[in-house]
Amino acid sequence: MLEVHNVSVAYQRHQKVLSNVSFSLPKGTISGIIGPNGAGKSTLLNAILNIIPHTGSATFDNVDLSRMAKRIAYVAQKSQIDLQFPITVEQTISLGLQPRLRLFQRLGKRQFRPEIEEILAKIQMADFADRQISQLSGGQLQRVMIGRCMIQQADLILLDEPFSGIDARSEATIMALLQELKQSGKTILMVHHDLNKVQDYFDHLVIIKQALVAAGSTHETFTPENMQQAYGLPIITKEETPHA
Ligand SMILES: Nc1ncnc2c1ncn2[C@@H]1O[C@H](COP(=O)(O)OP(=O)(O)OP(=O)(O)O)[C@@H](O)[C@H]1O
Repeated sequence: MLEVHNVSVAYQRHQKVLSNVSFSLPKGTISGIIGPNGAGKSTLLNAILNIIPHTGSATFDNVDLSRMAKRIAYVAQKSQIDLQFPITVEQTISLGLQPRLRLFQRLGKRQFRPEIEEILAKIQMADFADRQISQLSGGQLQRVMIGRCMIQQADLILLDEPFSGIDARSEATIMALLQELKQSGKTILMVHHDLNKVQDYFDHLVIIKQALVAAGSTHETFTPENMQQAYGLPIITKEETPHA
């Protein structure tokens, strides 16, 4: 279980952008963090990852996340990825091997060749192995980032808006890859924007607006009341949509 306890963040003193957020998510699920622009979704992910100053803590199976970095994979927002850095698709995927290698063990490429090829095929990038990541479409880049998570064999995978700026077909391909990771027991948590897909994609939701609005199963939390509280708009959920 992923447990987040009382996480608060203030980028400037006395100005909390996130207040006392606590929730827990079961293992082997796909969960979404949703909330309006500026609600603190990316901030929450970054606090869980321990990459920004915060108070509170996060544990996975009762182990503090700061003590299990090798078992966590993170896919940043596209805008945070340095696309000018000269690195190929295959080299990017190989980066995911680093946490699996023992200290001082050289990255024995040949040893991992079959695994890398299997992942390249799975993410439909076998023909692009030598291409620079700066020359990929948004959807291809996200598939490569998920390939890196796959080879890392991380137990917890955190993604910040993986579908931003990509088309519906690429989104479906990526979602299928994430579903496959879930089937193999991985726990996935992502920041997500598109409310239309929430009920299709997520087992659980964390709804935030500077503080927690609700957390729990999508069925229980994706309610008009919670959406009204978070977004200030009456959002109609699928169950309410009148049938033609
Ligand atoms: N590095 C930073 N320094 C100061 N303030 C920041 C910083 N990063 C984010 N903020 C502020 O914190 C608040 C939450 O930002 P955050 O990016 O976490 O929201 P979000 O829910 O992910 O938004 P969006 O949906 O627009 O991506 C915003 O008011 C933002 O301006």
